[in-house]
Amino acid sequence: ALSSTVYAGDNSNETQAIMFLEEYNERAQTVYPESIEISWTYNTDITEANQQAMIDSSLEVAQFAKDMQVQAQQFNRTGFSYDTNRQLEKLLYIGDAAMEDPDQLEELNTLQAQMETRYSTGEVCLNNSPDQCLELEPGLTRIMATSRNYDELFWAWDGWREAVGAPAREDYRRYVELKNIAAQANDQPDCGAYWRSWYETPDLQAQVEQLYNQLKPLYQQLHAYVRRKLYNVYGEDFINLRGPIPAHILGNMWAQSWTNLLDLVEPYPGKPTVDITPSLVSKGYTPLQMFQVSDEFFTSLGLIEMPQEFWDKSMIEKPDDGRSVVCHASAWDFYNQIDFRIKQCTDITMDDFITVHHEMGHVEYYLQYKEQPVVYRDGANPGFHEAVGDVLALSVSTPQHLYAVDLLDTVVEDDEADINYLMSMALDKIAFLPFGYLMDLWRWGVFDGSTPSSKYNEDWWKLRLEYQGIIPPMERNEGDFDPAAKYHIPASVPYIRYFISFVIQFQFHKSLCAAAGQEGPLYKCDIYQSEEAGTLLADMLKFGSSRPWPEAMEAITGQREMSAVPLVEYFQPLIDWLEEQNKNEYIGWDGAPEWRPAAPGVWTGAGVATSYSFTVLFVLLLGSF
Ligand SMILES: CC(=O)N[C@@H](CC(=O)O)C(=O)NC[C@H](CC1(C(=O)N[C@@H](Cc2ccc(O)cc2)C(=O)O)CCCC1)C(=O)O
Ligand SMILES: [Zn+2]
Repeated sequence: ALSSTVYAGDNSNETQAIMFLEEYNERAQTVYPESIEISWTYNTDITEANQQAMIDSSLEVAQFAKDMQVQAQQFNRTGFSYDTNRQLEKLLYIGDAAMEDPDQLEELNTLQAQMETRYSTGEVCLNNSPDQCLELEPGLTRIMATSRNYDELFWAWDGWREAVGAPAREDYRRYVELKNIAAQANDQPDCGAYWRSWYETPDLQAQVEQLYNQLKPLYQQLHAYVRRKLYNVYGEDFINLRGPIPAHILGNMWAQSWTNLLDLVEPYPGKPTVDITPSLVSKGYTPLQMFQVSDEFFTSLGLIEMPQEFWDKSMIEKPDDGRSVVCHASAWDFYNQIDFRIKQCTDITMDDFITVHHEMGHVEYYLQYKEQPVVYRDGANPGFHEAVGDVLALSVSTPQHLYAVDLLDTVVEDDEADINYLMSMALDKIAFLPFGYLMDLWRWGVFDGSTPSSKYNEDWWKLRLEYQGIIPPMERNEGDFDPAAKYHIPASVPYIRYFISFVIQFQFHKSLCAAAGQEGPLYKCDIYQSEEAGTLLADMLKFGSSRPWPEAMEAITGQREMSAVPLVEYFQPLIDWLEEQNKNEYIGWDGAPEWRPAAPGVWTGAGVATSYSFTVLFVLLLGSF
């Protein structure tokens, strides 16, 4: 472990340091690919054996990282060049691998694998009949997206939390202890501090809080408008027009994206839809075609195409051979400059079409920085990695673009259609902001001890109320553990990167649109086929993590800070429209602090099952007279 001061050996010979770094770079490109392949096998075929193989392999990689850390520590870096210094520094801080006690590391890896397996194999069964069970994808996701039945939605929402939330509580408590031990071995006070250290930004928490406060008014306007529309559907027993919205009726298992409510909230109904799901289905799109259309957008900018190995080895559909897989989409860099893959249980929906671009954005970043030393094959900061695909998706999503690539049959360009489009984008991008912010607010509190395990669920719902203005449909308690119902908690994937991405992607979009010579309003910009935009983006992606992220930000936008201004500029027409629509609405959700939604009814399954049981009952009653 590192001593409390920055450990420095006495070898000031930079030539030796450079030779050591070159040796590391060679060996890492054998050690990591082998281990990642084993992790890929577990993710695409969840079995006890594959899970154990992954745990064993991560222990071997940890030993390699620790050996390299010891060698890096021998150097006195003070006189070295910026680059040698930065590369050595990347080898000193090695995450869980820094743990002193190998048994604790094995315990931690086992806990993380078990929590991920529980989540990925979780299912909810109807009337406890084992042949009527739904997994998260696609079954429960489709219900959350399409049902307008308050009780059915509660059945899915509560069932999922019962299946994968509460059971994870004890594992999670121990995981937190071990993650903090690992953080301390990296010279950090707790795991949240270690995760934040990746941004090399001392006031990161203050910066994200300031960004959130600048964007809160936009969210409150959207919240008030959507609440009114949901009131018209579910009525006063379940919606209070001055209070929070029940968490399970927003079209998404975590209320983090409200795009599936578009049919309920569309400002000007009757305009051609901007949702291409129907046309993807009617045109018989396959997952492969969705991936090919996305790849074509990237190459139209002059970016690097997906290599043959990508098409040969990716998993783009949920297997139908009975294998259990981790369906949560992901992109993979095998750190051998050859293998890059996506694993996605692709559904034929617009949501998944956008996700394809998101994942392919990760792979494009991998491809652009694959010539960098392994220690630099990372995003300028994690938020940059999350933003790449989403930036391109901002162009792809425009009705004009979707019409141009024959994914929309008709497009109408007038003010009302524009407001409809901005609403559909706001239901994704603005609705997400408080969730993207609170996920790690909760975790930072858990890691620094301000949220003890006795208050895990209480503090979670306090943040969900304060930032998202949502309330659980039924009273929750510490017998529940609702945070674990969201993938990134049991899978130990940090989340502030997404909040940051949702802000900076609009900064990038604005700069790429300018480079593409697009003049009109930001929300209409489509950088398709602009090599100028592609070059501006690619030149930044090539940096990897070789320079601090403000330099990468400057390379694209000409300035060094994160800023919410381009996001607000993009949505300005909708903000004006919402303020007009909401002029008699109560803005915010603190107007009825005692109010609670009425209890949901018991859901016994599809409509047929319900009427069937009533019919039987009715006949029996008749017979008894
Ligand atoms: C080996 C490995 O782990 N690789 C990393 C990539 C890397 O680090 O190199 C990786 O693939 N992570 C998976 C994760 C998947 C998704 C996700 O989890 N998204 C968030 C938030 C969000 C929501 C809407 C949106 O438009 C954008 C983001 C959520 O769904 O809550 C699921 C769908 C989209 C992205 C991802 O791609 O970020
Ligand atoms: Zn991502």
